[in-house]
Parts: sequence; structure tokens; C-alpha cells
Amino acid sequence: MEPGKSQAPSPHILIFPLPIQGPVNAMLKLAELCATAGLKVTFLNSEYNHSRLVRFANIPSRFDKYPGFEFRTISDGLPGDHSRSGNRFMEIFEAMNIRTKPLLKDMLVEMIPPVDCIIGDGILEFVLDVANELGIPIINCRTIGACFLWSNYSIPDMIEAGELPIKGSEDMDRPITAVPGMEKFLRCRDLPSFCRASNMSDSTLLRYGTVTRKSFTASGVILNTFEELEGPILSQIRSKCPNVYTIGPLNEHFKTRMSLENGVSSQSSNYFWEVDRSCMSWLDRQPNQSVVYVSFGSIAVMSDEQIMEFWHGLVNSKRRFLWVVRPDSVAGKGFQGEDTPKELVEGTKDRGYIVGWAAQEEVLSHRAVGGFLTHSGWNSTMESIVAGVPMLCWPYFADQQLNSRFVGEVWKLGIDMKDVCDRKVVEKMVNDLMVERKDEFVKSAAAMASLAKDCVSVGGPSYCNFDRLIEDIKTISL
Ligand SMILES: O=c1ccn([C@@H]2O[C@H](COP(=O)(O)OP(=O)(O)O[C@H]3OC[C@@H](O)[C@H](O)[C@H]3O)[C@@H](O)[C@H]2O)c(=O)[nH]1
Repeated sequence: MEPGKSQAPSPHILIFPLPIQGPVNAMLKLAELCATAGLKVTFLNSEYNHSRLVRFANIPSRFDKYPGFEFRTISDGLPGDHSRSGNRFMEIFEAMNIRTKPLLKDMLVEMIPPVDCIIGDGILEFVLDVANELGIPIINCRTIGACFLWSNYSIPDMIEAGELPIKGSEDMDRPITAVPGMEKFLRCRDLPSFCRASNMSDSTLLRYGTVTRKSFTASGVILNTFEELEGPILSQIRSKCPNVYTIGPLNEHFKTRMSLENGVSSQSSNYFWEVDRSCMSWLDRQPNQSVVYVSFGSIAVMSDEQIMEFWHGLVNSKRRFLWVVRPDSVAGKGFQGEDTPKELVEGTKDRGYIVGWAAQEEVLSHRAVGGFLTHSGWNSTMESIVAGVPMLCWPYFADQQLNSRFVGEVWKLGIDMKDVCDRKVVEKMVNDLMVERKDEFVKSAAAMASLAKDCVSVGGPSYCNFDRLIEDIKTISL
């Protein structure tokens, strides 16, 4: 520090994720990394989620060690008893556009000290608008894959090329050629679920297209991915948005920097539900790589029929399984009623373990876990890649249909079981993953896991991109 020159105060950044488990989990890790890099961080939660994080994630006390780190809350515009999951999930966008936007503007105008830079979830268009209206620099963050981001950017091109709309179930295997970089393997059924809309004026479809193109006008875009995984698609994105910071896998990047910072590697667990840790001691009693871990994320809601097909398939596969069934994830009369077929109860007693919520990152890195039956949410996909665990993918909605295609067809890290929910298929594919094709998947998963770890190790591309991000924030905050 030059003598007599005063230390520039730490830039004050506001971080605002889409208020759901996946993005909040990823962007709270990013917030803690920014705090360790000396930035003053304000993390903006929805009132609905903040109360859950206070109950289940030791917030805010876990962040007291960071000078100036504070949590603020804001309404997401939905009533307290709104499920915010399943087919009602999308209602959050309209509610936030109408009610959260003015609240955010008022909050930023009154904030002391003022915010020097916003890191906003790029799917929240109103955050970019408010930042531009107030003249505050903004960097967008997307906690989804580059593949999904680029497919969204290409929606207007697919419509113009007449490749959308999709004309019913017989049209689902038609190739899509209007997404550069995906011509060789993309089919209608692999497109994000909202592309299955029949009319092209569908607001969700058009919004994802326009919002994505607009999000590229921010000072930069932060992505929870890494060059080795999505290099070809990232170069497509960089042709439209030059300043991309790939800093993923965030969960592994977080562990690397925390172990450098504190000498111990730690995980940051930002759960919205109470974690049932009893499954860890159950895992300790299972042979290596013998368990299929089953979880469909924080939003998916399944019908009784779907739950039964998976349950029969898992039990009939004769594999051990650890299954997360979120309290609010079964639409019908619920789970494990007294009329549950005897063979399911017996089969589960012998080889299964069911919990309401698990410490997923710890479960995936447990020696007993040999496969992950997943909905292909991006955070789960990245966490499985880092842990080197092959995946059996059953996408539910949004980006998951595309993520599962990349897992199965491009990265060869597992099997894509989209659009099928049949106990015979579940049984066969679980055994393909865990027995018949185990060696090929374990080999490719191990190779990608080490590339992922290299990317976030000191001097790795994701590690350097994060350092560049911090320097750029310091520069634009001056
Ligand atoms: O039992 C569990 C299950 C899940 N989790 C955590 O919850 C998070 C789930 O995030 P995912 O991205 O996988 O899936 P979600 O469905 O919750 O996310 C949502 O936002 C990100 C998008 O990619 C997903 O498609 C979208 O659905 C993961 O970080 C996972 O580790 C637990 O901690 N415990």
C-alpha cells in the first residue's frame, strides 16, 4: 500500500439469486467466496426462504466472521402458503416482476453504504432493469449450464427456422439444427420442457429467449460450469457475450478456497429442509459403490403412479438404494400408506433407506454410493460430476431435459431415461448403471471428476476466472 494513499474501501456488492434451493445454494457459496476475497457482501433472500435458512442452515451466524456481511430479505410476491414447487413454480416470475421489482428499487436507493455492484440471477430480468435505471454496474450469474443458456439464446432462431413448435409426441425425435454446437445430437425431446409449448406466443418460452439475450448486456456473466465440460458451447456464448466467468464446479471451488483460507476443507450447506443424517450411518454399513442415491431436487412433484413405478423398479433391481422423498414432493395420497404393497415394504427394509432430505454433497462423496438416479437439475449434475458418480437421468422440467442429453450423449457419464416412467425400464437401467455398464461409466466419470478438480485448483481456469471477477468488481466499483 503506497504511503499516504488511503486504502480504497472494499466494494459493496449485492447478490440476489432466484429464490429457490438450487440457485440459493450456489450463489451463497459464491457470496462466501467474495467475502473471503475481501468484498463487503449483502445477500438478498426472499422472506419465505430466509426463515428456512435460519432454521436449517445456521444462517446468519455462520457468516458473522466476514466483516460487513449481511442478509437482507425481500418479498417474492407470493402468499406464504404458496407451494413454490411443481407446476405452480413458474408463478414466481410474474409475482416477482410485479411486486419484488419496486421493493428492490426502494431498497437499493436507501441502502447505506450504497451498492457498488450487483450480482443478479440472470433469469430475473427486473434486477437488470433496476440496476440500469439506478446506474449500478451489474454482473449476471446463472446457476444453470452453458448448454441450457445457449439453447435459450437460440429460441428465436429455432422459431424462425420453423423448428418450433414441436408437433406432438410423434415429432419428439425430430433433430434440431438451429442451435449452433448441438446439431449432431439435439432432438425436440431434449429441448427445455417449455419448448414443448404448442403455441409460439407462450409467455414462458418467449421470456426465456428474450431474458437470456438481454442478460448478455450486463458487464459479464458468471457460470457455475467449467471449460473442460462445456468448452464448445462456451465459445458459442462468448461470440455473443465476450465476458464470461466460468468458476465451476462451485461446490468444489468453495472447498478448495476454504481449505486454503482455513486449512480445513469445509462444505457450505444451505438447506431449505431439515437434513436427516441417519442415512450416513446406514451408508457406512453398505459395501463400496453398492448404493443408488435417488433424488429429484427441490421443486419436482410426482404423482402416486410415478412414485410407484420408481419404487417397484428400485426394489426389483435388487440394488441397494437411498431415496430422498421431500415432504412436499408427492402430489397424491402420499407415500408409504398402509396399502403399500408388501414386496415394496420388504424390499425397502432389506436394501433401501428413505429420508425427507439428505446432505446430498456428502452422500455423493460417500464410498458406498455407486450411482445417482437424478432429475438432472444443474447443481445435482455438477455435484455428481465432481464426486465421479455416474447418473441415471429422469428429467422433470426446465433445463433438465437438455442436461440429461448432455450427460448421456455428449459426456457419456450415464444414461438418459427421459420421458419414460416404467418399473421394468427403471429396473433394467438401474442394473445397467450399477452392473452391466458400470466399468465404462465409472471410468468416464472418474476422468471428468479429475478435470473438474483441476479446473478449481490453484491456477486452474475456474480459479483464475474467479480472481479476475474480483479484480473486475474492484475496478467497476471505483
Ligand atoms: O436431499 C437433498 C436433495 C437436494 N439437495 C441439494 O439441493 C440442490 C438441488 O438443486 P438442483 O439444481 O439439482 O435442482 P433443483 O430442481 O432444486 O433446482 C432448480 O434450479 C436449478 C436448475 O438447474 C434446476 O433444473 C431447477 O429445478 C442441490 O444443490 C442439492 O445438493 C440437498 O442438499 N439434499
